[in-house]
Amino acid sequence: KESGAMKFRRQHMDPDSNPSNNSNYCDQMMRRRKMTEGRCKPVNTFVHEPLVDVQAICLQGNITCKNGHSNCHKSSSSMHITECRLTNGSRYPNCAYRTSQKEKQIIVACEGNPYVPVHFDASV
Ligand SMILES: Nc1ncnc2c1ncn2[C@@H]1O[C@H](C(=O)NS(=O)(=O)C[C@H]2[C@@H](O)[C@H](n3ccc(=O)[nH]c3=O)O[C@@H]2CO)[C@@H](O)[C@H]1O
Repeated sequence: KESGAMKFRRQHMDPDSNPSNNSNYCDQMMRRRKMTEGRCKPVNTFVHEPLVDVQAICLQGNITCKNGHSNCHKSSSSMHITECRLTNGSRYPNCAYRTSQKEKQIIVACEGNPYVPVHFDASV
């Protein structure tokens, strides 16, 4: 069974690539990381930073998550991310995404022992 930490890494970590606005990046990655099975996941962010730097976000102060829980944490600095957003014309199983490169602070929820990211809440 996939743990929350493993799911976070599968869905949101891509430290080794800098998509340099490769317009196919999201189409390829959303499929490769299995977020287009059964339905097209509407929004997904990939983080292009070392895993240890994203794990370190959990050491930041607690803030409130979108779901009201207080186990969220915001990165102290901006991070290189790629936002994938489903296009209006997209029809399952052909999930078509817009690829947007950004540098923003990210907010993640952390859980467990070790206390690591299990959910991507937002970028700000
Ligand atoms: N506090 C918590 N503590 C612990 N766990 C918590 C907590 N909260 C949720 N989970 C769990 O996480 C799981 C999960 O998949 N939540 S999810 O909201 O659908 C994820 C969003 C995110 O993947 C994506 N998105 C969104 C915006 C953006 O900029 N970038 C971007 O990528 O869209 C998704 C939908 O918004 C679920 O099992 C839920 O129980």
